[in-house]
Amino acid sequence: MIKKTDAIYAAPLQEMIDFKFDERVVAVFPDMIQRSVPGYGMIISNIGILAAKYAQAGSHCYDLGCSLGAATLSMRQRIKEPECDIIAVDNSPAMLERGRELLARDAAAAVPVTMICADIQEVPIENASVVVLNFTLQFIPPAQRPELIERIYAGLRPGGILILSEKIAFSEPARQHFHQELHHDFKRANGYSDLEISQKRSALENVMIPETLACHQERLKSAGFSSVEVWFQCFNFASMVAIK
Ligand SMILES: Nc1ncnc2c1ncn2[C@@H]1O[C@H](C[S@+](CC[C@H]([NH3+])C(=O)[O-])CC(=O)[O-])[C@@H](O)[C@H]1O
Ligand SMILES: O=C(O)C(=O)Cc1ccccc1
Repeated sequence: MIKKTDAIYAAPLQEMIDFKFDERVVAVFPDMIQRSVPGYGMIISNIGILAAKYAQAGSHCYDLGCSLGAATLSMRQRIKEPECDIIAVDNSPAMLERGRELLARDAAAAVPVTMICADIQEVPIENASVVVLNFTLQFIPPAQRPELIERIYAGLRPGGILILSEKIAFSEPARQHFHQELHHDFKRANGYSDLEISQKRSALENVMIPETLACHQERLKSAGFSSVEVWFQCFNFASMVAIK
């Protein structure tokens, strides 16, 4: 398959429709996420490194909101513990269908993967050593986030980790402006026009709700996680590791 460039928001739109992970997004997703999220490739590689360190023998590793399975493939390549498997979940049928093709194409590894088309809020989390929420929590309505984080905590073994990557917000307007402008400069440098940037921003407004780092850290701590470490940040994108 030819690599398709994201031009979804390139032409002026008559009406703004909320952003959706449909066939059009799936077809350009690797290009879209790479050009939109600073450090995405580095985050994916390091999810494999973290999973290799924290995966426990005989446990499950979860990739919640797996999209095309980039984090799953990275973990599958690195995990060396015996009797581990990966459960990858996404509720977009189009994403999962393409994700399954990519998974089948990837060289077979010792770690089995099950891809499930389901809402991550309804999937049981049990006997887990590694749980990944790589830019997924931001799409869950804020009021429902504490329950999901608490369920993940309950399903983790002691010493297990949650890797949480998110677009973040800043409570001080000047800092919000600073990081948002730099993110837009990053997108412009990757070939997006001002129109594409602003149309996508409007489409995401009701769907993707970033919170501050402090808000994430407090929620993780109140769920019971013993430590929360920010291991990556570039502009308004960050990734944390929370250890049970
Ligand atoms: N309630 C839900 N249940 C299941 N899936 C959901 C839900 N809500 C959203 N999704 C799914 O979460 C994914 C978010 S993308 C993750 C990138 C990936 N992790 C990556 O490492 O490449 C992030 C982004 O595009 O900014 C989409 O595939 C949605 O269908
Ligand atoms: O594109 C953006 O502005 C983002 O904030 C990141 C993103 C990347 C891919 C899908 C949805 C949001």
